[in-house]
Amino acid sequence: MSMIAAFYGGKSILITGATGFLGKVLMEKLFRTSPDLKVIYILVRPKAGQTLQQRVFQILNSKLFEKVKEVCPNVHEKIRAISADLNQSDFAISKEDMQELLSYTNIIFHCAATVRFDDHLRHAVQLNVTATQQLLLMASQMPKLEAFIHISTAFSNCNLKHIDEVIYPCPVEPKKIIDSMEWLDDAIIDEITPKLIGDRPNTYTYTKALGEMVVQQESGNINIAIIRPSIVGATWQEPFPGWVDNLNGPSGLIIAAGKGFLRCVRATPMAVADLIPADTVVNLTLAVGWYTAVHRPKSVLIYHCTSGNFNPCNWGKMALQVLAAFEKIPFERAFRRPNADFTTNSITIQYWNAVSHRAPAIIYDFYLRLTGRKPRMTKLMNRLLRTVSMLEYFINRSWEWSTDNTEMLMSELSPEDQRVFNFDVRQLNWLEYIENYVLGVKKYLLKEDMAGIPKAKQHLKRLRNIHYLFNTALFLIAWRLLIARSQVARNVWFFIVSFCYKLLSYFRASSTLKV
Ligand SMILES: CCCCCCCCCCCCCCCCCCCCCCCC(=O)SCCNC(=O)CCNC(=O)[C@H](O)C(C)(C)COP(=O)(O)OP(=O)(O)OC[C@H]1O[C@@H](n2cnc3c(N)ncnc32)[C@H](O)[C@@H]1OP(=O)(O)O
Ligand SMILES: NC(=O)C1=CN([C@@H]2O[C@H](COP(=O)(O)OP(=O)(O)OC[C@H]3O[C@@H](n4cnc5c(N)ncnc54)[C@H](OP(=O)(O)O)[C@@H]3O)[C@@H](O)[C@H]2O)C=CC1
Repeated sequence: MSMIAAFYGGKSILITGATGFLGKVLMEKLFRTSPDLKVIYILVRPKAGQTLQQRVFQILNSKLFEKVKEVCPNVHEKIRAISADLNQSDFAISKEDMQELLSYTNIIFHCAATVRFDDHLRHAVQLNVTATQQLLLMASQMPKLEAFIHISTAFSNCNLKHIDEVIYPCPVEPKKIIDSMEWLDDAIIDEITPKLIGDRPNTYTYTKALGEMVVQQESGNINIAIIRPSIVGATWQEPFPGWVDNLNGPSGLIIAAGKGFLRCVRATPMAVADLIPADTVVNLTLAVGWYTAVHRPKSVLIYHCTSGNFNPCNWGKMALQVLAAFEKIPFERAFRRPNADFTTNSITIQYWNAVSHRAPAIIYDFYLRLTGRKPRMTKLMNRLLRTVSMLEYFINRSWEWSTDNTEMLMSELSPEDQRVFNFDVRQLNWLEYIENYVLGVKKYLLKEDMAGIPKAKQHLKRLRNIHYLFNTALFLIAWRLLIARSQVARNVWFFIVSFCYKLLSYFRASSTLKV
């Protein structure tokens, strides 16, 4: 019997960010392994014209929750969606709901965050820092609370090369930042943002670091732990391989590469691709929840959830594996054939961006205009290149994360818990994982049918032929122009033609002799 699964039985659990990528996988695992849990409270905001109930209904009816419905048929009765906006004071939770949360919550998993790299500092602070502070204040008023698990990121200290499982202070106190965001206007915030974030690449990593500081400062008597996952990717094993539902991290780039839009990036092939599957993060999170509540460590423990030091894979190798997967599982209606050139040279990347990205987009838009359609490819390409430029920081560097706490926890688990809540990425086979990832992107993000694979393969063959034809035509035109202008080129041309002619005559003569 799994001790961790038993621990969550009968518990009232509060999850923020339950509608997000990680939150959904967390909720799914909890229901599947501890169907006798009492209730999961989720803080949800109405969004995109959907009510709370519609959002919950959509989640429960997704493929991700198919297994849960078998083990826990009354799952819809065990989810209690609470209307909340983490940007508002008291999260805009009604008095009755707040009273219920304060009275019954046993465990909190705080996943909500803005993960946009370019978010305005005011908004990023509001969600990643102030909301964390408010949630801790709520937590301090919960008499039955046993553990508070905060999800941060392994990149909160990406300005360092070696990162220990400790909280590194930022120069300006989070409280001062929170206060200043209340009265500074947007223009001034824009001006001071680069100075505040310092050598971090974006507001996301900076505010996640501030969030950790707040957790440490406001922990009081609460049993708190922090999880720092690296780049969260599709699921590895559970509830099934390859599940993914948003474009963050590598998923968007896999689409862009598979559809042939993105063929070259500024990336360091030898840099470690620290991907971690979503189900691995969730398994560690649940194990940490159990450990923190049962063992009540004296200080806030931090757990790195990374793959680099257990089972490293670099970007170069990963790109090859992604390309190999595209051969087997091509995406439909690709714009060009998938390719992956990595370069670290600024001039080379500018050249490739012009030749491989912008020029085909302009040509395609020209074709759309000619056929009376609205051009769109250049705009799409510009947005894609902007997105890629935001991710470049992370594909050109390697980090070392120490994992003492994570390893300690692994050794504390019973063999059964190590199996049910497996977070040992040494067992991960990257080739298999990447293939399932690409399959998952095709099925769950692009919603493409597997029956269309032969047609997609044929389309790629056609693109290859067009590519050869285009290159040959381009070569002949260039050569014809050169011959017209240069005597040397003319001589080379006559030499090649007469050489070919002689070769042909030789073969013809030798075949006549044999007969
Ligand atoms: C040569 C080819 C190379 C490929 C070879 C094959 C693949 C090889 C393997 C994988 C390649 C390398 C992958 C590297 C990935 C590295 C990621 C590193 C991230 C680590 C960060 C730390 C982890 C965390 O803690 S946070 C979680 C991660 N957060 C994010 O990923 C958020 C990033 N996104 C943003 O911040 C925004 O989306 C932004 C700023 C990039 C763009 O914002 P914008 O306002 O312009 O609009 P959006 O509406 O958000 O999107 C615009 C447009 O882009 C599409 N899109 C969004 N995200 C991605 C993405 N990650 N990749 C590609 N495309 C993306 C989106 O759908 C929109 O498209 P439209 O068609 O215009 O609607
Ligand atoms: N994905 C990754 O690669 C990594 C993620 N992490 C961390 O993991 C956690 C989860 O990330 P992930 O699931 O990928 O992110 P998502 O963007 O998928 O999910 C974010 C969640 O936060 C919720 N949220 C955002 N703003 C508000 C608000 N104002 N009020 C209520 N809820 C809100 C979203 O709700 P809604 O659906 O309404 O938008 C959503 O449920 C984050 O803390 C992130 O920093 C760490 C490392 C890597």
